[in-house]
Amino acid sequence: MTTTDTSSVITVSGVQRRYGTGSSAFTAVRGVDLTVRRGELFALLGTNGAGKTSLLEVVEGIAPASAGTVRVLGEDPYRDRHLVRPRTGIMLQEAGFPADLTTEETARMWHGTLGSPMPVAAALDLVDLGHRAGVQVKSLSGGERRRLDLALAVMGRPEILFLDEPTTGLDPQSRRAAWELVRNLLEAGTTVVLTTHYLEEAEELADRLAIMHRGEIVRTGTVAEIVADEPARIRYRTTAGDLADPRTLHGLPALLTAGRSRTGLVEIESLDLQVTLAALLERANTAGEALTNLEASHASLERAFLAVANEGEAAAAEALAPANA
Ligand SMILES: Nc1ncnc2c1ncn2[C@@H]1O[C@H](COP(=O)(O)OP(=O)(O)OP(=O)(O)O)[C@@H](O)[C@H]1O
Repeated sequence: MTTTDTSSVITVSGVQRRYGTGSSAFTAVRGVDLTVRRGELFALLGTNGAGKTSLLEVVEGIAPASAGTVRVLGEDPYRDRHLVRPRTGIMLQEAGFPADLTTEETARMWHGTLGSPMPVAAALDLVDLGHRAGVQVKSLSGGERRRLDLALAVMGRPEILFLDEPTTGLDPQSRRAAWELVRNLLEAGTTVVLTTHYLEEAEELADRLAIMHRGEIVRTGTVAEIVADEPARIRYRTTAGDLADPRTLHGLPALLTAGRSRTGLVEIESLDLQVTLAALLERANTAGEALTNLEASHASLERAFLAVANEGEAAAAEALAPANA
């Protein structure tokens, strides 16, 4: 072990990943720093093409970094793959099993490559595939194949488990069963690194997370920390009176923005939901105005995520503006 911080099992510093060379070169990961602590679930979120898989492959030791350093359990996961790989479990987006083998044969073949694996039947039972043991992999449904991937990733009792979009294609019940399995692994001390497009999944499971956009990490922290930077929202309709006109709302305390859609839905962004909502309701009561379809919500991870994507679009539009002018 070369690491001095025993609570960190993964450290990533200044990592870049470039594809191609010369004029066709493309930098998919642009100087990422992150730390994953022992026993936590760290989720990596991001827009399509943000660079999550490109970064994860470097951390998993499947590909070298073009620049920067990665340490997993104190070792370089690419150069010292033989040391790191037996201590990790990896569930890729595409596993690529031999299609003619049965579920059990596939699991047995994988079992033979591992140091101290759990029994094959136990691994298949963990993902509720015991009853599909004799079925050829090519006959499994997409969701069943994902579950087989998961069984193989956990079979070696890894210290660190990498899950790249593990629940894509799973029905809601299987997704919840996969979450339960992940929670049990966390309780047993496993560290988990997860990429997902399901924000609910990250909200359910993640101790900390990072949001990537165009090769960079643009937000990082707990769900509460990331969401704290986003405003709360109040929406309502009203037929008459000054509360239908956003210009009259600007005196409300902690108000950030107010607007009205074409269909008459008034939307307010607030820095303090309780304070703004109390003042709004007081004004409505005093004026005898009814607010219908009233909705008030704190910021969600989804809104923080969309804000990241929108910031990216705004920056891209700005970059294009002089050329279009
Ligand atoms: N082998 C490759 N050669 C060239 N470009 C690549 C290669 N693999 C990925 N890319 C590009 O790198 C960028 C990041 O891709 P990556 O698959 O890491 O993103 P992602 O965040 O995992 O995306 P998604 O959420 O859509 O799975 C994309 O623009 C992609 O087109």
